[in-house]
Amino acid sequence: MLQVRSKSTSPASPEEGNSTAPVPAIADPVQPPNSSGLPTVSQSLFISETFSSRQGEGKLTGQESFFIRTSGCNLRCWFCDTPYASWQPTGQRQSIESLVQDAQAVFADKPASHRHVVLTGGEPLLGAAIEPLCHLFHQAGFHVTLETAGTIQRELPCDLLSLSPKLASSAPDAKQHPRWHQLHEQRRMPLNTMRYLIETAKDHQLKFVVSDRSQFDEIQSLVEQLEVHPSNVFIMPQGVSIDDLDAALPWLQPWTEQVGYHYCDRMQIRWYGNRRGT
Ligand SMILES: C[S@@+](CC[C@H](N)C(=O)[O-])C[C@H]1O[C@@H](n2cnc3c(N)ncnc32)[C@H](O)[C@@H]1O
Ligand SMILES: Nc1nc2[nH]cc(C(=O)O)c2c(=O)[nH]1
Ligand code: SF4
Ligand SMILES: [Mg+2]
Repeated sequence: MLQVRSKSTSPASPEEGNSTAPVPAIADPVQPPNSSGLPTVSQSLFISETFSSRQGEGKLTGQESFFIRTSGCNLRCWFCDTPYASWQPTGQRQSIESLVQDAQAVFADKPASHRHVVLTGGEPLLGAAIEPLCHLFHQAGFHVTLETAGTIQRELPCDLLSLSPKLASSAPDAKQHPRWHQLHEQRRMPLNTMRYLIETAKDHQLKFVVSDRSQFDEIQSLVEQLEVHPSNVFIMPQGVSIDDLDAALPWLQPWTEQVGYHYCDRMQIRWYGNRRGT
């Protein structure tokens, strides 16, 4: 049986934090033997925030869910709406067991079919402990949605892979952030990793962040290369305010529907505004 360390405040590993290092599997420190004689393996993640909200994006829009936002990202999109989990990753380490307990407490008086958890970030696939966390949620009967840019291969049970591949124009400015510009380009599109994640998940959706018509061809080419059916493709306007969403609607929605994709209005912004913890 998996033995986990209780809540800890040790700092993030370099891979989860602000480092420019490549992204190897993260070695978890092994604790001294306990009374059973077996070593207790520490399984924790660097967590930015957890909160209850309604899913605002994609095919499960409206679904009451418990959100877990890991901190740290291997990309640095110029538009990232959660810089506190990417550009300046903040938070604390939390054991995977306590994360499951927190989610169970939220749904304590609800039927099993209501237990939805959304794992997001930052990049939730960065820390190795995401794998046992997904297994624990799976064993506890939760529906797991994984919000990811899809650049890191992991073995995990996932009910909905919500894959948001990062287009060429999402890289940070080359003059202001030369190192991150280069890393973003190197890391953003490992097609075989994305194919593997899609194949091993129960269900999937592609979510593209669009700020300009010039991205249309790139999106269609990617959908073909990943062999994803148009009904599983969601187009989101880049933006963090209702004004941004309203401005995109007239030019972006008609194209989306003409090519058979879904338009995704980022409902959490309309419901709650661009606020943390929503
Ligand atoms: C903050 S990301 C975290 C998960 C993962 N790193 C990713 O990018 O998919 C969560 C979702 O928000 C989207 N997103 C981030 N900033 C955005 C913005 N300014 N406008 C629209 N969508 C955005 C991402 O593309 C992704 O679908
Ligand atoms: N309500 C709500 N829905 C979401 N769907 C994906 C989110 C994310 O940040 O990954 C998100 C989020 O931050 N809030
Ligand atoms: S990949 Fe996701 S979390 Fe990372 S910078 Fe881009 S939008 Fe933000
Ligand atoms: Mg969000």
